[in-house]
Amino acid sequence: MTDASLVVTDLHVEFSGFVAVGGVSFDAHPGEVRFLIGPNGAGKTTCIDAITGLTPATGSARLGEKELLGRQVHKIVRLGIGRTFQTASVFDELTVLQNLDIAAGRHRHSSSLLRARRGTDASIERALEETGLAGELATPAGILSHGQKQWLEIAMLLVQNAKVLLLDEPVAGMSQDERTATGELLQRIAAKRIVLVVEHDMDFMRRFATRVTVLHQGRVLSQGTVAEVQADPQVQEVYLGTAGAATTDAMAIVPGPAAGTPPRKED
Ligand SMILES: Nc1ncnc2c1ncn2[C@@H]1O[C@H](COP(=O)(O)OP(=O)(O)OP(=O)(O)O)[C@@H](O)[C@H]1O
Repeated sequence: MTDASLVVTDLHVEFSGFVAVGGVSFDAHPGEVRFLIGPNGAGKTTCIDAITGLTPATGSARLGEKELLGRQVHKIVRLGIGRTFQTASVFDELTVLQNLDIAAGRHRHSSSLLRARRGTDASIERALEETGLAGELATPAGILSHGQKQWLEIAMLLVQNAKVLLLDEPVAGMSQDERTATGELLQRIAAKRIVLVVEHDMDFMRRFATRVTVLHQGRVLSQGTVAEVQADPQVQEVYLGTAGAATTDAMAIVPGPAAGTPPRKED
């Protein structure tokens, strides 16, 4: 739960002289589902890595009054910044409840699962309800569907009371129904938190984004509503390789690594 905004200003990341992120600025507010999109290698994940302290960066990334850059990873987590990775990082051999217990900093022996419901924290109850996993309490995470695993990761962030959820390709590999359920979940979560989604799935972006920032070669190419960025000739050029030939359906095509390269079809 937060009233504060995430404000990223002039973010800069270099790897041995290679500028992966070269002066990126954007903001994200509670109440919106914010998207960061762009071709492969555009710098999206690096931005999230910088905000979460995994990669050194210059510039500024503030949550409200608090500067995040320069802090250690665990201190950034403690300020309420949570993230997911492209591959779900849940404990497959543990149940949904045990995974959530770990997120909440508790240890529950498997024998106590019989009285699991009685011993469940209010925060875990809420996260289970919110993510639709309430019926899967005793299910080993390893046999959840791909979508359910992603929802479990999101539930773990909710249990930790994350104020900011940075989600790296949350719907990759999901069925259409799971994508829709995930989009609706993100809209619910975003009512009181900051949700920033890195995505390649343009259909998903179009359906659920409130505002979008398009990155290209480490810089902001365009920002605005879905309609605004889709109408931007620069975005069309990057996504199709030919400015002017694009239609508003241009972004149904997953971008290639650079303008001029053949577009890659959506998975
Ligand atoms: N640790 C690293 N060392 C060197 N170069 C890196 C490192 N991490 C990322 N890069 C480079 O920085 C650029 C941006 O990478 P990044 O992963 O942020 O892009 P992305 O937009 O998330 O791409 P994708 O959609 O393919 O995940 C790429 O050229 C990548 O090769």
